[in-house]
Amino acid sequence: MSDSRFLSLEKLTLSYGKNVAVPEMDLDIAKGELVALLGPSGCGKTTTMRAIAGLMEPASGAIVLDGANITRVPANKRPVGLVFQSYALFPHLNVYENVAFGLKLMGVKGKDLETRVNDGLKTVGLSQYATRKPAELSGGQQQRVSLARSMVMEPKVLLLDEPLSNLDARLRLEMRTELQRVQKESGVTMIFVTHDQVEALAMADRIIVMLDGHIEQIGTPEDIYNNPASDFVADFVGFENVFERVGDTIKTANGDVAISGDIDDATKGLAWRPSMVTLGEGPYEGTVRGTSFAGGTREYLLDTPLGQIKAECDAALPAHDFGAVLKFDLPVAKAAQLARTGSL
Ligand SMILES: Nc1ncnc2c1ncn2[C@@H]1O[C@H](COP(=O)(O)OP(=O)(O)OP(=O)(O)O)[C@@H](O)[C@H]1O
Repeated sequence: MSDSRFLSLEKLTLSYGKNVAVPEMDLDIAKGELVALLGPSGCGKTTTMRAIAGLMEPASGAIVLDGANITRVPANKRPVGLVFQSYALFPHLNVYENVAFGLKLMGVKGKDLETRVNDGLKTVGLSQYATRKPAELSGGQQQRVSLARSMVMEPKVLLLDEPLSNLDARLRLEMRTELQRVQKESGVTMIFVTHDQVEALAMADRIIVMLDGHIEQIGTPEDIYNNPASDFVADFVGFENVFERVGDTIKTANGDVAISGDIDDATKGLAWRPSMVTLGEGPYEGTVRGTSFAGGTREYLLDTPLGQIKAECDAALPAHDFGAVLKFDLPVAKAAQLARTGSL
């Protein structure tokens, strides 16, 4: 076992009866990584997490953790923690007792128990709330109790299923930073599930983008954001103008359109974020069919000979009216060059 293969899924196939949700997944996760499993509803994120936690028996393949094959090890014997989106705290127990619960079951008691629970509460910044009941805490605080409860068990891997989805927008931002801090300070390997690309990009060391039970792309947030491998990933991370490329043309809703520029032979698609579209000059024309103000920028939806194009410009510039005809360009030099298409 090397540190880069701390947790390995080897040809892991996960099925519900005859339906294969995840076919032959291969994945290596390094020790101490904070990894996001990102993808749309139904792509297999939760199924993968449940298999790692031992809540679901794989149809075939193996799960290896820290050198040990845990594929058939029951959930309660795995050194794997699980934090759910619903915090699943015991309402009648106070914060201290909730965090102590699992440790007590394991037979930890006395001074050792006290030290571990107090350390756990300190880690998540809740020492002063030890005697409160869950109902007397905010959602973010309850989530932190849930995190502490898992952390004190000293899991080798901690799995978090949509950990922030029950929190309001402000708390979600706060908990992002908090989770990152706890993870970096503790060094625990963590995998969290999210369908929110912004959350994955903001928090993770590495993102695993899933689609239909398979891995579309693995990379750092920068990789995924700047160099999406496929049309699906590009679309998912905000490239709103995505085209298949054939030779010197792109395929558009209204037929093939010639493009020129430095394009890799292997490139199967080209994609532009709205901010990459040149607005006000260029060889194409589009009619404004929608505008939306987004603080620093204004986005335009244009009806064009290439189909609908989304372009963005500085909101300080004079706004264009509905129906106005604007020149624009899709500069090839700015485009993301996609290695695969056909998944959209
Ligand atoms: N208990 C089940 N029985 C049968 N099929 C299931 C079951 N749970 C999930 N599936 C199917 O397995 C596939 C993967 O589901 P999964 O819940 O892992 O997706 P997900 O990415 O976690 O989605 P979400 O973001 O909506 O939670 C889906 O096609 C789903 O319909």
